[in-house]
Amino acid sequence: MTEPDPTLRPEPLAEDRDRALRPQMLADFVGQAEARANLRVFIDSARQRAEAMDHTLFHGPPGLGKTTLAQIMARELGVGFRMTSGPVLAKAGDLAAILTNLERNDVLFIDEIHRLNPAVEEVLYPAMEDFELDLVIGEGPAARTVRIELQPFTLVGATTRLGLLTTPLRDRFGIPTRLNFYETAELETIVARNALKLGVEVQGDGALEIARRARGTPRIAGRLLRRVVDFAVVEGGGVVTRKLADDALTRLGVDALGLDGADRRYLRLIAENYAGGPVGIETLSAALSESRDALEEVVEPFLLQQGLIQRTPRGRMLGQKAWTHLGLAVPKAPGQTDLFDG
Ligand SMILES: Nc1ncnc2c1ncn2[C@@H]1O[C@H](COP(=O)(O)OP(=O)(O)OP(=O)(O)O)[C@@H](O)[C@H]1O
Ligand SMILES: [Mg+2]
Repeated sequence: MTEPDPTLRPEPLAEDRDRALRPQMLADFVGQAEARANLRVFIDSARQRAEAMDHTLFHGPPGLGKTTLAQIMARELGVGFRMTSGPVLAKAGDLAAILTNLERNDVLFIDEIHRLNPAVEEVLYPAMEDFELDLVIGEGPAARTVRIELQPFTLVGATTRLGLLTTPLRDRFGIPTRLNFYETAELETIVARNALKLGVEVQGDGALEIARRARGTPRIAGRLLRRVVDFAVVEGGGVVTRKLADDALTRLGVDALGLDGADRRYLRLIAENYAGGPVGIETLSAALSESRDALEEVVEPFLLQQGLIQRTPRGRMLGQKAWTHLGLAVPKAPGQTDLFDG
């Protein structure tokens, strides 16, 4: 099986080319209207009271703007920004070192917060609640606990897997915020702005064509735009038109719904090998040689949102739209007979 083209996946790339396209202030951030309106109020209130903003949790599929919003919060609040991630914080002491170095009202961003080690998470509870740190000094009978006062700070957590967060941690976030897939019109605006930043000309419905095929995800919109620009430069006189975008995306294996080869393999497997399901996630993971996490975090959310698949207690099932999209006949429900069948 060939590896999926990383351009088409929503995970960040190692070299993080996303950075150049990141909106800097809340006013530049397109979409997520509800989250944006609420954040505006909470940020302004914290600023006016000169207090740390309440702890905020962003959750939702990859590439929708969690890291971007965390950075925007710090910038809008006019405070420092420290960034780390769940898997990086191996020991309680790692987190303690970061916490004791925070300045008043700083934003501490913990990415992949569902992957915190339990011992580290324990340290976080009193820190979040009372801005205090309980440190154990020494070992054995000589060990004692020292309480250290911390500066007030805002913890911003991000996760693609809300369900994996422990309840005590979840409960300590005053502002839980879900990010949703973007509307095509919002992505069109994002593509048009990114084209300006990249200094390329887009004509007619060029931006719309890219937006439509970006799986509701700004990160993918940014990647597709870069690839389309490559084709425009070499074959289109540097101008992105709808036709050029369509041709380029088709050549990249991105279909009319924005699905790539990996998505179509997933759907076709359920259709052809399991008669449309239900089929368990572990079975799919083994058959596709993709990790269960990757399927659940990256592949499935958009397919679910589009109604291409359904999650049932007995496993995944194809939605009607998927059969049509694959160009296959929708099978009859078991027991259902067609009166007009000979
Ligand atoms: N609302 C938006 N407007 C414009 N660009 C956006 C928006 N949201 C995200 N982007 C762009 O999409 C890319 C990915 O965003 P970001 O890194 O914030 O996603 P994420 O939710 O943190 O993803 P992950 O779960 O993989 O960490 C960035 O290049 C960012 O500039
Ligand atoms: Mg991120």
